[in-house]
Amino acid sequence: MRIDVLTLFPELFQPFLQVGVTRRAFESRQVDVRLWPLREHATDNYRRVDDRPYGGGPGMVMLVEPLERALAAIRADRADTDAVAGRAPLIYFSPAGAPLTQSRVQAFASGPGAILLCGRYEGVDQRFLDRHVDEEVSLGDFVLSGGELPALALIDAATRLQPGVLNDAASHQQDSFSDGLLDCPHYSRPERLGDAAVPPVLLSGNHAEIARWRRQRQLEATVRRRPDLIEAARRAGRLDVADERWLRQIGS
Ligand SMILES: NC(=O)c1ccc(NC2CCCC2)nc1
Repeated sequence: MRIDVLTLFPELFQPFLQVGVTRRAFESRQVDVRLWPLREHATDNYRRVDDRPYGGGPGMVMLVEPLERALAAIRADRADTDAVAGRAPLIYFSPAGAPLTQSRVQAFASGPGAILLCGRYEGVDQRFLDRHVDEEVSLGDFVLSGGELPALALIDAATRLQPGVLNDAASHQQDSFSDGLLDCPHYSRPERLGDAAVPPVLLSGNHAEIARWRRQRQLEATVRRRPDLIEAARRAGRLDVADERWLRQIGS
């Protein structure tokens, strides 16, 4: 998949693309991330990308014209990819967006990619948003200085789901949210840490018992912290008979 990023701070992305399990996906261009520095599309002598808001008030607003020039360049560069895989949506990150969920990530990860618009200052001129943005996405109900962190989050979450990225395909199945439940606890050496011992079942080598124990811990954690996800998993048909029996036993 190809992801184009429109940003004032491309330098924020390189360090991220060079580390971790996702690095190989970026190096091999299995996930082809292309950075587009907005400043290069500001044509006036001052290379302006922002200006003061009409109506007054603090801060600056990102200007339509440099963004439109940059977007035209990206669309032209994507023409071949989009002809095959379909037109890439333009995604804008803001608190007003739809909360990002694993199911949205899964849909995105199986698609042609996208163009990600990273806002800065007070935001982007509404006329650009009205004309060009296909989807607004939010990481949560909080304010950030820019859309780069949400863009990085979406890139990471989608890249992990690409085939071959995680050496043990099952490991992302273990990720919380990939099966709609919160994650189970994890332990490693040492076996004893004062009075905090590793749950014996994990040392038993009995893989069926271990899988059951982990699933029960996932259900308990989800009932305790996010009971709304239990109902969603039930509706999605993700809870089996053993799950439902355990939920009854713990009184949920
Ligand atoms: N909760 C979020 O996903 C989010 C996204 C962008 C942002 N700030 C950006 C939006 C336009 C200028 C800075 N703050 C928060």
